[in-house]
Amino acid sequence: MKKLALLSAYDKTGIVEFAKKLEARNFQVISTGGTLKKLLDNGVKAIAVEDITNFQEMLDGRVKTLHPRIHAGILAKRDNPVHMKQLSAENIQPIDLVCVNLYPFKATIEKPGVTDDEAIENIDIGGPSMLRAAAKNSQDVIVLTDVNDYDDYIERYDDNKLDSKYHRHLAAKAFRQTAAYDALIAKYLTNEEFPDKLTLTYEKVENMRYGENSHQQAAYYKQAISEKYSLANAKQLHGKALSYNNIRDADAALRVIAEFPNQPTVVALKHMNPCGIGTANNLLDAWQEAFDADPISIFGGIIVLNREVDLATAQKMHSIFLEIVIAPSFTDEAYDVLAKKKNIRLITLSFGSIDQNGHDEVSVLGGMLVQNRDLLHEEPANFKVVSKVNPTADQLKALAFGQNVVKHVKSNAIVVTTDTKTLGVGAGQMNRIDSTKIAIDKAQPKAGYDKAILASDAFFPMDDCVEFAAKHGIKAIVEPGGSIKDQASIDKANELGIALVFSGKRHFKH
Ligand SMILES: NC(=O)c1ncn([C@@H]2O[C@H](COP(=O)(O)O)[C@@H](O)[C@H]2O)c1NC=O
Repeated sequence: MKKLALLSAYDKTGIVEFAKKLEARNFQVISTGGTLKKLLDNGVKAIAVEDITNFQEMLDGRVKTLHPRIHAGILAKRDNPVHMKQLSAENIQPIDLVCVNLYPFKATIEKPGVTDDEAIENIDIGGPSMLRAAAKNSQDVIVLTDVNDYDDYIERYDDNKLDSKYHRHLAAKAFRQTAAYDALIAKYLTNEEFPDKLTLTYEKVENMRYGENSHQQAAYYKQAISEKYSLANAKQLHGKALSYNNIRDADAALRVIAEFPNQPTVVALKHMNPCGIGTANNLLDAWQEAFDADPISIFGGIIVLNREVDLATAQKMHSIFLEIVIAPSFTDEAYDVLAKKKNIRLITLSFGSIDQNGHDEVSVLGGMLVQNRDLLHEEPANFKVVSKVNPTADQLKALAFGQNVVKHVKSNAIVVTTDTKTLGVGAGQMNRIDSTKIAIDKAQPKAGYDKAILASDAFFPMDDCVEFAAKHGIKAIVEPGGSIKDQASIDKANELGIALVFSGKRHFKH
């Protein structure tokens, strides 16, 4: 007797060829409405699901394969005599292969202007039920849900390589498929921020050569429905594939530059911290500022620019070694100059704002922390002057610039900036005074230090940072405030005659 294969495919790519190959291997194909029509039109001698169920498809296709004669055929354990006796008592034939791909729920909800009705109708019920049934009974049944697996199955069939490992692999793939499908539906229905069961859906972009270090394995995944402003939507024009560390750094740089959409801006970043940020009226000047901020650290850095890269800027960048350059576009001449280096990665990306509804996840041993993003953009209007000396208008602008930079620097974070560029970045020290010393030490020799301000991502636990900064020529400081020793810092600012401003908001980045 012929074996039964049930084919029910929304995406009908390759389905006719596959069905013909099954027929040639002594399968009788059973199929649902649209799939059946396609198969019959193309010469496959398929039979309708209704011929098995003796029950007409109903409710606009909501019920087609949801029938005991189908599910018993899939679920019966072939080595269980009771199951097999029950099947034959009902005259039900076992179904040995289930090939299903689902209604396009994701593509439907991504369509602009999609209605709720359309979305709901694109929730597949019968398909996942068959996939799950076949996957549960994978020791006896082959379950295929990916168009790309058809040929592999046929090859294995011919080579007699349909071992239990392969059956299990397909079963796991089917369960992952239905789990991911359901997760998207649940998110669509409520988009709860912190649901009791966190079911995130990510799709593999690629396996990576290695992870953070060469002895670590890694892969890159993107959100099933990825945020618009994201590296996942970037286009690589030149250079070898991004590494694990490249992706993290590039992502960090994209977050920084999103603070400065209104002016040509260049962010240079190394090891997750900005080493130079410049904003100016044109990209070339912005590049020069970012470069001058730290001409040593920028070597091998990640550069993000928020305007089209022109020839002059490209020539400057070309003169040093850079890992990655990301911009909205490159002029042809700029591209030609930069692409002379084989290894530099050139990437284009449409700039935009960071998704306000997005979340950041970080794994901990045995768990994960989820939070919404620190998208608080600092403005002078948020600040409260707590010293006797008032900051000048330029200093206020610089204090806001500094706060918007320091929030992207690893804590304890201190930056010294003007109102357009960073001069010194003190990142990731275990105490605040060390970060202060590093930032000032880097900034002091630079042009513009006479106008520099200092910004801190969190409050000063004592007055030592204010004292150190003031004694090294800093005239205005911004910090969130909130320490029980705030008054000591205020007194020190007053004693040394500088401006101290509280922003009221901490910007830790661990
Ligand atoms: N309702 C059912 O019993 C049912 N059985 C299979 N489907 C889906 O119907 C689609 C194929 O339909 P058609 O062959 O009519 O084009 C597949 O995506 C399959 O997953 C169903 N549709 C939705 O639930």
